[in-house]
Amino acid sequence: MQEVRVVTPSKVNLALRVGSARPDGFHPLDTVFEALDVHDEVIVRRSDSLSLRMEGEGADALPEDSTNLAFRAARALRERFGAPGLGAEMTVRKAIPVAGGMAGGSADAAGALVALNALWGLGLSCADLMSLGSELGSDVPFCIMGGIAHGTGRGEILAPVYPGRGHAWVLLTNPVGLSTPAVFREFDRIAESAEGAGAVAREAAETERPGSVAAGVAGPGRAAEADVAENPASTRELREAVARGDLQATAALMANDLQAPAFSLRPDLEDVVERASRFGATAILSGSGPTVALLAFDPAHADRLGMRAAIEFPKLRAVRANGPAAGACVAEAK
Ligand SMILES: C[C@@](CO)(OP(=O)(O)O)[C@H](O)COP(=O)(O)OP(=O)(O)OC[C@H]1O[C@@H](n2ccc(N)nc2=O)[C@H](O)[C@@H]1O
Ligand SMILES: Nc1ncnc2c1ncn2[C@@H]1O[C@H](COP(=O)(O)OP(=O)(O)O)[C@@H](O)[C@H]1O
Repeated sequence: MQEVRVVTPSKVNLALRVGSARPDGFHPLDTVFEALDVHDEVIVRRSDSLSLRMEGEGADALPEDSTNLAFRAARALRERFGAPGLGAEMTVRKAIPVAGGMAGGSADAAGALVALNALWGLGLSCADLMSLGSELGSDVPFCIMGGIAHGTGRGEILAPVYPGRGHAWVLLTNPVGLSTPAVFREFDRIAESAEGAGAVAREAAETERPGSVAAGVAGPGRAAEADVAENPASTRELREAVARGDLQATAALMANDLQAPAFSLRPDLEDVVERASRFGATAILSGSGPTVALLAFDPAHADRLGMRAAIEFPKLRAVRANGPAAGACVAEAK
């Protein structure tokens, strides 16, 4: 085989529930991923050494050296399962927005693993590739798996959810990206200050000091509300709605615990979600943002949402997408 082309999907999180940081700094998740047909392509050709070229949407801003996730994936695959002399000329054609909360880098790493497994004739299973992928990034295994999946752990432990029906999205992509680690750090900061407020409120309630600031925070249920959940909230009901193909219930159960920290860093995103909700859209931040995803109930609804969004948000791009899409897979081999 001389050349392999792989198509690799982006994702949204239908729900993203986050617990408190683990000792390793990662956050336990209960999430429902959905793969979308806004995809990158990874093309690999036989060569004596490893090289990478980035093309397409946002490629100028991305490195072509060993810091690129696709390059790191190639090296990891060669070190773990290949021979030292194996090489490839890799090209990544980007369509997934960079730093958009749509797993662009993870998709490229997934695409590189699948493409090089074929080019180098390694014969690895999807499970092998997903396990190696989880060392590169929490979203990489899902980009290999595709479809809709329940993600736990830091997002790398996956169980498929078999959807009752497919559907469309309108994605509002943003010209200014948002850093995933920065959003998780803001999540921690908000959680810590809520925890602090809860502790002060409890102390004040115990010592009965009416009129203090803390007493103002306390009240029925308030202190408990301020406590930060160690474990993420469950997405069970949402998964059941997805499996039934009940889009109305799915829309009602969508939730993203990274929305508040993302809005805190980027108030413009809260404005987008609020305004979209006002014109009747079910709007949710995709992962850590800044892309905002509008769920469509049928193709005509997607058309209406797209037209309305184009008028309402002239600075954003409204991109039509369909889900669930397949995971990273070989589209062409020669
Ligand atoms: C938030 C999510 C939701 O699907 O997606 P994006 O918005 O980035 O697309 C993912 O959890 C992102 O996954 P991914 O982008 O692969 O993250 P990783 O490379 O594993 O981690 C990047 C950084 O994000 C934070 N991180 C990531 C995952 C997790 N469960 N807890 C974390 O705290 C850590 O600070 C980590 O250093
Ligand atoms: N192949 C790649 N494609 C996109 N981003 C990459 C890639 N390799 C490394 N990165 C880095 O990963 C960061 C996160 O980008 P991306 O994965 O697109 O977003 P997100 O984590 O929000 O889904 C970028 O800022 C970029 O510097």
